[in-house]
Amino acid sequence: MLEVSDLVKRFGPFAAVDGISFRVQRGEVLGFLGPNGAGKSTTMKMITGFLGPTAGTVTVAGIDALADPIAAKRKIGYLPEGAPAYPDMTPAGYLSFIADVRGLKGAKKRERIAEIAGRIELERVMHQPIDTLSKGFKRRVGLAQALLHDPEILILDEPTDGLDPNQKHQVRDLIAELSPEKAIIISTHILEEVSAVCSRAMIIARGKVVADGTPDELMARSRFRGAVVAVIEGEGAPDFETIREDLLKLPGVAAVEQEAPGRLTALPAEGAMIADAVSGLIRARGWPMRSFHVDPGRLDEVFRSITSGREGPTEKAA
Ligand SMILES: Nc1ncnc2c1ncn2[C@@H]1O[C@H](COP(=O)(O)OP(=O)(O)OP(=O)(O)O)[C@@H](O)[C@H]1O
Repeated sequence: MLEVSDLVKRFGPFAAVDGISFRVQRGEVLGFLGPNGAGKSTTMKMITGFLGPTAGTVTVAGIDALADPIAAKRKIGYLPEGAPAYPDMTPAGYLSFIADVRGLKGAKKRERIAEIAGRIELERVMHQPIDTLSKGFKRRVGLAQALLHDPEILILDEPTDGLDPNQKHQVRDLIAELSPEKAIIISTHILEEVSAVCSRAMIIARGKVVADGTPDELMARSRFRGAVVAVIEGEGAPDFETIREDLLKLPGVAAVEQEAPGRLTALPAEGAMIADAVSGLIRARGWPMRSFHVDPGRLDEVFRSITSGREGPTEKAA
């Protein structure tokens, strides 16, 4: 549905996007993750034809977007960063203008605007100047214009930025609802959003793709994947050093860390399954255990280690 090949954008000598390639199929929701300034928005602007690339190609539903940008833009709905332009317009006027640009007319135009305004819950602000709307409503007006022509491809730059928790949830539900029929790219700084809505996540750093996989595949790169997190506290609880020494004797336990008083994390050596051995030891010793769970991996830690170049195998701690 969407293919990007060797995309490059230089601003003077600086490469903001430095050879990015990927494909997105119908039904996929691809999350762009990356630190500030990684090149996410610049990539989105090039895909949507708002910025010309220095090199590379963008193919949108079989159309070469650089050779035929107008045909490509018909296939795409784009929510840029920040607020919609035309602050003096009302959402009703703005959506009407966008509908005209998109070639929607008459009853079809009215129906489509009403449908989208209802779906995104814009009705009560339709006649208030955009400039006077809250950040969340401005964002929703932007989302409405991106969806108006029911595009096959959606490019949403931080779609939940500025929304309150209920609105964030609503937009995530909307993305999930739209996803079977569309190819969707969202950029986000909210890592839980990736697990909540993305079928695939790509981490971008310094203009390059540094990781690409399902959220679960990325979490599997975490040093906490398969770790046992247990809270041992109360009468009869030994001190951390005693627990640590005992747990380190178990086969497959690579390290034991204390995240908070009483809360310890036993990390597995690569590929080791340690949950049964750890729970067995805790029971055998009779230590008072308040909680116990196996960690699925932590996306925030993977993100930090990949983007700071500190990723490495779990080592046996001294
Ligand atoms: N028009 C421009 N002229 C010069 N440099 C630019 C221009 N636009 C973007 N940049 C630079 O390119 C880099 C990538 O910016 P971009 O906005 O794509 O990052 P981002 O990953 O979207 O960041 P954020 O998460 O903060 O939105 C940044 O260093 C930015 O300062």
